[in-house]
Amino acid sequence: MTAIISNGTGPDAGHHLIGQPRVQRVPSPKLSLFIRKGFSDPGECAAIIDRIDARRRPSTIADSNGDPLYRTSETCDLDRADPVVAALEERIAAFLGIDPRFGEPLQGQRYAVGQEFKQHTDYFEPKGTDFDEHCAISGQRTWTAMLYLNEPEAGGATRFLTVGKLVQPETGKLLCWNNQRADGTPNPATLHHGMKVRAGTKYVVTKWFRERPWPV
Ligand SMILES: O=C(O)CCC(=O)C(=O)O
Ligand SMILES: [Fe+2]
Repeated sequence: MTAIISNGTGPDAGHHLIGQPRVQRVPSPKLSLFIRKGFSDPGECAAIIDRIDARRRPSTIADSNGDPLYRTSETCDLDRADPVVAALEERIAAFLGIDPRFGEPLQGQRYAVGQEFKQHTDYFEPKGTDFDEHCAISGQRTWTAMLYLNEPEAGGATRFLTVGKLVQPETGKLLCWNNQRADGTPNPATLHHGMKVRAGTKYVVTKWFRERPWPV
């Protein structure tokens, strides 16, 4: 199929992804959610984990609801000047058929035992107090790509509450979903929960795409 290089929105959203080998679509009329096992090999995952461990800081959230335990993980902004990071970013964008210019920098997350990211959506709440601050330049978030870098010994699944889908962490497994509906409005059915790690440590990277280019 021909490559559709765009910001990933509009009537063709997801078409490029569906044409890729080994992509599974989670059946739901409410949500465009895709899984690609083995997107990254264990060596690439381990190299990214090393970088997260070197530069992690407490995670933050937009539109805080006042719950200090809402997102208890640690975050790391990965450096695009690092060729390992740049290669992974480019491969994710190509896989989705989205021009890399629309991507936020790749972000790593690390969850120790008991840490989680409670149920939330990745788009910015249009009526939220932080909307303008986050969306003035690059617009709303469109697609999320999330890559599991390892398998914690217990817990740490990602649960999509509206469609009742539980995705288990697996080294190299990529999860992608469209945060928007076909008409461009945010899709509340993308509500998800990064569940508590019960044993071991969980590492993921997240790549968010925007409606307009991200400033470099
Ligand atoms: O760690 C997870 O399973 C989910 C992470 C997540 O939803 C996020 O970083 O926005
Ligand atoms: Fe999320």
